[in-house]
Amino acid sequence: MSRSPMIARTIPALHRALDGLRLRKATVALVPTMGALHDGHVSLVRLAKRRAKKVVVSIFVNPTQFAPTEDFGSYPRTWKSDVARLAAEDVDLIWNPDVKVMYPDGFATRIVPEGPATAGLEDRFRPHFFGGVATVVGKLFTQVRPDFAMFGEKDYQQLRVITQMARDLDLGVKVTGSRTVRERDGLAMSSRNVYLSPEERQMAPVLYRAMKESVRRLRAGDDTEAAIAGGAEMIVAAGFTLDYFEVRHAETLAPIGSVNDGPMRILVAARLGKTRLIDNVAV
Ligand SMILES: Nc1ncnc2c1ncn2[C@@H]1O[C@H](COP(=O)(O)OP(=O)(O)OP(=O)(O)O)[C@@H](O)[C@H]1O
Ligand SMILES: CC(C)(CO)[C@@H](O)C(=O)[O-]
Ligand code: BAL
Repeated sequence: MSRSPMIARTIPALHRALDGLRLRKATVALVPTMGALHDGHVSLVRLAKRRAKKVVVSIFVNPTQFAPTEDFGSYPRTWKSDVARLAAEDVDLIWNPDVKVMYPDGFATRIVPEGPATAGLEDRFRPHFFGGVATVVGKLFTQVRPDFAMFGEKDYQQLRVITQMARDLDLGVKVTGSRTVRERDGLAMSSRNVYLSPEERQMAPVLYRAMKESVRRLRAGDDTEAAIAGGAEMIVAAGFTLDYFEVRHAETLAPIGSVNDGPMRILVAARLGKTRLIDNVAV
């Protein structure tokens, strides 16, 4: 039987709730989210439940990772159904600070990730993004002090950047990636998919199809540049504006020329109307 999760909205309430959860040294897993929960988030919660005794989900739409021109104001907020989904999954605690709790007046610190994992890809189109993500995830880790934290491979570069940050700053948390959950037609689930019109929704799975086609050609021994250019062309031909379609080393995210140089990952970001979608696959 599921029961309602505890909900904390202030730091003292969070610490009181965590003290209760940690009785008898129970392990804790954190699933950071911005809410508008879908089956991708639920898969992270289920993984967290397998790894740790207690599961905390944070719901916080983080203003510092949005540029002023981006969708912070219109980002979907579905609090009631989020709580119902987390209750059905038997989550122990929801951490739901508001902006003033996370960034009190006078807040003046930023964690800025560097190195090859941050270079290019998302950083080229959203230069504010990883600083905002690292700052809030660093705070979430020190607020909750989890043993484990679960992140989706859908945001693959984010996963690499956070893994690096947790290691560099000795945050004592095991960062764990989880595979991308997709709709039946291959579209990666994302809270922003609700922005797509019915026509755009029909076109959106081309991102996945194009990456799979490039993977097929790379595996067949085609030239890397040609295989990647072929995938990119499919996306442009479908009417998207392409931000990037690139192959990188799957662990370091450094540029990589051939399947013989290490594990590869194809990563894509593209815009359709007012919606920006990202996705990636292993080669
Ligand atoms: N389809 C998915 N499969 C697995 N994990 C996912 C999926 N979509 C999101 N996640 C993960 O859920 C966590 C919270 O992500 P977030 O709340 O931003 O949702 P989102 O769907 O990625 O939203 P957005 O559309 O804003 O990118 C992140 O670790 C993210 O990678
Ligand atoms: C990790 C995260 C919760 C930080 O705000 C966000 O970037 C997300 O939902 O992927
Ligand atoms: N899912 C990553 C959060 C963002 O794009 O803002």
